[in-house]
Amino acid sequence: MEELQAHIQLKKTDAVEDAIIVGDPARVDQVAKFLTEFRELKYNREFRSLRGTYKNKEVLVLSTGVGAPSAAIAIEELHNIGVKRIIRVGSAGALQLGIGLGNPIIGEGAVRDDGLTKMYVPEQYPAVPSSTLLAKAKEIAPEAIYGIIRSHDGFYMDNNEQTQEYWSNFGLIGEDMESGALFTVGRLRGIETLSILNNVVAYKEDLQAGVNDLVSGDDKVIEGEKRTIEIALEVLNK
Ligand SMILES: O=P(O)(O)O[C@H]1O[C@H](CO)[C@@H](O)[C@H]1O
Ligand SMILES: O=c1cc[nH]c(=O)[nH]1
Repeated sequence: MEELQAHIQLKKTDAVEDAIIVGDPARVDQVAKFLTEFRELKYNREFRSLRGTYKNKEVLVLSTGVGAPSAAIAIEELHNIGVKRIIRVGSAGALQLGIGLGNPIIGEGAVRDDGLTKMYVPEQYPAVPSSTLLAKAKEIAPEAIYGIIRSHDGFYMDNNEQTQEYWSNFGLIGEDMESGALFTVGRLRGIETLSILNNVVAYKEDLQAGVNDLVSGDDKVIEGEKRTIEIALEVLNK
């Protein structure tokens, strides 16, 4: 019998070339709303998967939980079963004033402010998405905010405000916790990657309140989530 990947519990025959990863297992349902003929695959730990069709193209959807370590596990195991392109549809906090709630933030590169990717490759190695997928996103979503993002490990740090201001001053546009790992591990494994993030926290606003807006269904944030899903699916179809 074909071997199952230890965490995502999927095998080669479950895979298609294109995958969307999300942090929250509940977001898998939001992606499914755009798909036809979808079927649930597995739900093990934070890794919930389904496979469905968007405009005649099959796509695998998988949640990865919070943070770089579980995202990297998912990326490695997707690679093992033959996935070639991975787009993250996540949430983020803005690092510049004027980026509204629900605005899509698309990373042109990520500051690797996480612990895990340093164990893969030295810090000087850049975390960059696929230039091909990025160019497609720019055609499909010219309204999105493009720039460098920061991926970090610590949601509740005492010095969050200072750290955000520090990176904001270098022109970074937003932050999440998994894009750096996706770009780095994806590049090392020969996978094309992209990260499309929904802004849930305006710059200088309360971090917890913003994430709660996503959970409780704030209109702008929910519309932003839909738009990020749509952009990802269109990029994979283009
Ligand atoms: O909404 P997701 O995709 O989980 O992304 C963001 O939300 C989580 C923190 O609340 C982190 O995983 C961060 O990267
Ligand atoms: O501000 C935020 C919001 C979501 N995720 C983050 O990492 N930061």
